[in-house]
Amino acid sequence: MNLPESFTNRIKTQLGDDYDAYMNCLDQGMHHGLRVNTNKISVEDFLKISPFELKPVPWTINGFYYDDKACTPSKHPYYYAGLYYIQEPSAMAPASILPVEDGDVVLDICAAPGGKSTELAAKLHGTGFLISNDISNSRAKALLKNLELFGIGNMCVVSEAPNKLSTKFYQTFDKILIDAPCSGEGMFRKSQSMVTAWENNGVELFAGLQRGILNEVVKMLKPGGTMLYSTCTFSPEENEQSIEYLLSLDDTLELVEVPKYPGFCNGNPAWGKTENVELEKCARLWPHHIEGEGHFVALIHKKEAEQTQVFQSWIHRGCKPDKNAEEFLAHVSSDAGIRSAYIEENKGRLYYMAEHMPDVSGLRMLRQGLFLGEIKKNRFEPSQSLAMYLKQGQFDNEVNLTSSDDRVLRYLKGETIEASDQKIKNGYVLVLVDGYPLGWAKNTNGTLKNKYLSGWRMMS
Ligand SMILES: C[S@@+](CC[C@H](N)C(=O)[O-])C[C@H]1O[C@@H](n2cnc3c(N)ncnc32)[C@H](O)[C@@H]1O
Repeated sequence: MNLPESFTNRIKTQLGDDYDAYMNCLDQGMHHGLRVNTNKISVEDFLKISPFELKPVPWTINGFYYDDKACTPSKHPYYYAGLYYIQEPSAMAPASILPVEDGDVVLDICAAPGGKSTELAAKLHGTGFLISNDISNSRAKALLKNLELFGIGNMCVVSEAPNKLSTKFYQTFDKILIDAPCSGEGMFRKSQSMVTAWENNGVELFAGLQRGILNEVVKMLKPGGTMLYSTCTFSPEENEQSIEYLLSLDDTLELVEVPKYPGFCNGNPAWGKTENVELEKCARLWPHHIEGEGHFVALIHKKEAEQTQVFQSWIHRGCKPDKNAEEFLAHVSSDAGIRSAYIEENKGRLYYMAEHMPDVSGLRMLRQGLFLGEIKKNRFEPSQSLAMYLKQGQFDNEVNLTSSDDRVLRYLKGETIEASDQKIKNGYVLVLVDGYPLGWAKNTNGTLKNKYLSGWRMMS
C-alpha cells in the first residue's frame, strides 16, 4: 500500500516494535461485517434464518463477520427488510459500548449515514427518543433512509450545525454519541482515495473540527449523562488530545473505563499533552490486534448535579381526523402503538410523534417522528416508513412470501406480481418476506400493483 512518508514516520514513532505488524496487516484484505437489527429480530432468530455463514464480532452481541467472497448480504431480501446493517466490525464498538437505556433521550450528533444511529435506536426498544443529526444535508438523507429501513419511529433527523443545536438543547440528553469527522487513517485499507484525502486535509483540520463539536456537546449533556467520543483514525491530535480538550471544558466530566475486549489497547497518556493517566481508560482498536479496521473510543460521564434543567417537550397538537386516513389506520392493530392523540398533520402528511420528545421546532429537519402517509384527494397513501415500522400481524391484509420465491425480487424491483394463491382482500396489502415487511402493494383480485418506494428499488 502506498502511504505518505509523513504518515509512516509518525505511526512508526507511535507503534515502535508494533510498526511492522501494522504495516503487514495493511496488505491483507479488510474485514466485513453485518449487525443484526434487534428492533426487528432477535440475534437467536436471525441466526436460525441467516443465509450467510457468520462469525461473532467479540465486542458486540449482534455483530458478525461474513466472507465477502462467499456472499453479498446487501443484495439479499433480508437487507431490504431491514434485518441488518452492513458495518465495518470495529465501527460496531461505539454504539455497542454507549450504555443506552430504555427511556433515554439520545443525540447522535455526527450521524450520517446511520451505522451507529440505527443501533442506538434499536437499543431504545421503541422508548425514549433519538435525535440524529448530520451537518451535511445530502448525507442526512441516507441517514433518514437507514433509520426508516430499521423501522424506527421515535426519532427525528436533523441537519444542523452543533452551535444551533446547543442553543436549543441545553442539558437535554441522557446519552450523546460523537462519532467525529476525522482524518480516516483506519479507512486506508478500504480505499486509496482515503489516503489521498488524508494528504489533502491533514490531521489538524479535523482536530479543529472536533473541538468545535466538543464545545457544543458538553452543553447538551445532562448532569448524570454519558457521552461517547469515537474516531476511525490513529493520530494523537484527534484522539487523546481531543479528549484532553473535552475534559478541560467542564470539570464535572470524568472518563469512564471502556471495556477492554481481547485485542483492545488502552488509550496512551504519552500521546496527550498533559500525560493524564486517566486517558488509559479510552480504547484503541488497532487493525493488527483485532479483526477490524481500527477505531478510538472514549466514554465520558458528567457528574450529577443538585439541580438539573428540565428540557422543553414537544407540545402535541393532534390533528383534525381525515376520514380516509382513519379508515386506513383502522386496519393497523393497536399493538403497533400508533395512538391517534399523537398523530399530527403537516401539509397533508401525517406523522406519529413519540409521546416523550423534545421540542425540535425551528431546526433544519428532514423528519420528525414516524411518517405515516399522505392525505390525497379521496384517499390515503401509506408511507414506506410505516410499512417498515410495522411487524407481522399488525396490518390486517398481509401477503407473506418466502425469500426463495421469485416474486420477492420482482416486487423489490418494482414489478406487479400475482398473488391469487393467497387469501387476501382487495386494497392495500403489506408484503412480507419470511414474516418481515418489505412494503405496500395494492391488490385487485390477486394482482398486486407495486407500491414499493421507487427510490428504494433493487437495481437489476
Ligand atoms: C465519521 S462520519 C459519521 C459516521 C456515522 N456515525 C455512522 O456510523 O454511519 C462523520 C460525520 O460527521 C459529519 N460532520 C462533519 N462536521 C460536522 C459538524 N460540525 N456537525 C455535525 N456533523 C458533522 C460528516 O458529514 C460525517 O457524516
